[in-house]
Amino acid sequence: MAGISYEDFLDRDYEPRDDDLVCRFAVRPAEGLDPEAVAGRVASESSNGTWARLQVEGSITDLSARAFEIEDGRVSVAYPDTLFEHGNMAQVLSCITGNIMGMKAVERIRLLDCEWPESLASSFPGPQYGSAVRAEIFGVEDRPITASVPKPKVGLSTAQHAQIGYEIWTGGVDLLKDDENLTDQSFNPFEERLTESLAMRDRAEEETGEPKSYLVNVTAPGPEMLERVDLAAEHGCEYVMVDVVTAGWSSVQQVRERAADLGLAIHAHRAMHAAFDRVPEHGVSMRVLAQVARLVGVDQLHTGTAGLGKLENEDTKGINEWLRSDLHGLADVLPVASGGLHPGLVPELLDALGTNLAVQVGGGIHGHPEGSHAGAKAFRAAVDAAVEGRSLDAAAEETPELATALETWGREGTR
Ligand SMILES: O=C(COP(=O)(O)O)[C@H](O)[C@H](O)COP(=O)(O)O
Ligand SMILES: [Mg+2]
Repeated sequence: MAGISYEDFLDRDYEPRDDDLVCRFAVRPAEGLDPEAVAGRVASESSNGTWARLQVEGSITDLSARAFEIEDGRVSVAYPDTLFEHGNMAQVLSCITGNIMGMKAVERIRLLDCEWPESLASSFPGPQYGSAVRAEIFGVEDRPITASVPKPKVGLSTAQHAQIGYEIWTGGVDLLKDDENLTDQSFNPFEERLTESLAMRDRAEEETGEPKSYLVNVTAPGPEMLERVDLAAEHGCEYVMVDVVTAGWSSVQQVRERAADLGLAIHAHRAMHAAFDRVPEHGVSMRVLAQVARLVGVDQLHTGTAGLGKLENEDTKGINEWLRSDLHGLADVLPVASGGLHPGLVPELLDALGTNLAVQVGGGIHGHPEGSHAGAKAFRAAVDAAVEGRSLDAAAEETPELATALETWGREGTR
């Protein structure tokens, strides 16, 4: 029998192995506890320890995590590969973002960042297309793809929704997108919305000669969600949209598997992420959520507006750079800037985030005084001008709808 307690999870001299998952935490110990003791408890509870000293036959330390750097409220923990079930994101997160988030020994704890080893990362599929959706679906290389979500976000009838699609597509927008809380409600049922929107998409494609696409929100309990994915493919979608946080990562993994068979891209809306990442000292950073989303294989993901829009954002630029960085050969993810954007913000947005991006505008199109079609024209003119390095004022002279949008909202950020 050997005793094992949290001191056994602390090893300042430990050097992580190539296949360890290294997690960086910000930790504020509860009153009266010293940082070393708390670091050991974090490593213990998130791997194979508990509050009591365990009496175990033989050695179980092969599965133990080790806290190896403890400095200025930061703790680094290395997790051995054998702790994890490869390819099972729920299991991985139950370790590294599980009970430790609620331990009394910590007043606050936030998972800031992870370094994913090849062994674990390559047990996940990663994105099927990633930013290649721009070229593959829209034949676009040199500008952001553009999207719009009808507003009000729920309540429009199916016919109204499809009509708005027609107006924004013919106004120059690439993608019509469902909102996060529109799924299969009585006022706008899923299958009718799908068929009517796609009929309008075909019409808009014919009239404009440009590829257009529709992001239908398939979020639902598991089997129903897969049926909706199948329906989207049958009816000729290029994409599906999933509310990845509220649906849960195992569901996203199921969708990814099915989407691969059907050749569908996945658009990830992140509704509820702020419950984990908004309070800066606690929870799970958006950076880590973005890492998880990339591993399980979404192709595009909302990452914010670099602070220009209506919602709080954590380090949009840094997260977008991570989404494009090398990850053991997995494809990248196309970031989606969205939330309180309007045409006047587009140049600053693209300056901050570049053009390998999707830009989504809801209220900043549908709130245009002349309606959605005019709003879409204004938005597209702003994007084209910013990409070509022309001023919005010059573009507004050619596109009066843009002049009206600038008069309406100016160039100020929203809240
Ligand atoms: O409906 C919208 C934006 O609408 P609008 O363009 O009218 O503001 C999206 O749900 C938010 O972008 C989500 O936030 P985030 O993108 O930060 O996840
Ligand atoms: Mg929304």
